[in-house]
Amino acid sequence: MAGTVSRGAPNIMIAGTPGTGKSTLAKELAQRSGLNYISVGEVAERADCMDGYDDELQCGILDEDKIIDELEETMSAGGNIVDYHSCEFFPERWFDIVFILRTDNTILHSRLTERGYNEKKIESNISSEIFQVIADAARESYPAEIVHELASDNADQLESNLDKILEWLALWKQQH
Ligand SMILES: Nc1ncnc2c1ncn2[C@@H]1O[C@H](COP(=O)(O)OP(=O)(O)O)[C@@H](O)[C@H]1O
Repeated sequence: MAGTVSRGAPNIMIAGTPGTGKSTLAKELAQRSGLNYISVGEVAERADCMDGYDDELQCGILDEDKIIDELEETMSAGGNIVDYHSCEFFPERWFDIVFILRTDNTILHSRLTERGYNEKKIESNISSEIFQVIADAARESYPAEIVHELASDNADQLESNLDKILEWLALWKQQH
C-alpha cells in the first residue's frame, strides 16, 4: 500500500495534462521544501528510456518498465517530487501523495498554443483535460485518499497550491 513504506521523506507525484503547470509548481516546491525534483521526461531522455516516437502527437513514447528500473533506487530513498503527465503505471508504493493539476480549457488552449503545439496535439490534450483522463487513471491506481486535484489557472492558485502541499509536508514530518 502507498504510504506504508518507511522513508525519511515522502515522495510526491505531480501529474496533469501538459500545460497545466506541473514543472512550474514542482520546481518551486523543490526550492521551498528542499526535496529532489525529478522530471520524468528529462530522465527518460538522458537514460535512454524512450521506446519510439508518436508521429501524430509529436512526442516520444516512454518505455515504462525501463523508467521504473531507472528511478527505483531514488524513489525507494524518498524525498522526491516527480513531474510527469500521467502516473498510473508507476508502482503504487512509490507515492505518499498524488496531485493532479487541472486547468480551465480556454487557459490551457492558450498555454499550449504559446508552446507551439500543433492543432491536433492541442485538441488531444484539451480533450484529455475535459474527460479528466489523467485524474481518473490516477484514482484507479492509487488509494482515493492520497489523490488530490488542484486548480492551476492563475498565480494565486499556484501560491495556494504550494502552501497546501508545504502544510501537508510539515504534517507528514510530524507524523513520521
Ligand atoms: N498557476 C499558473 N498560473 C498561470 N500560469 C501558469 C501557472 N502554472 C503554469 N503556468 C504557465 O503555463 C505554462 C505551462 O506551465 P508548465 O509548468 O510548463 O506546465 P507542464 O509542466 O504541466 O507542461 C508556462 O508558461 C507557465 O509559466
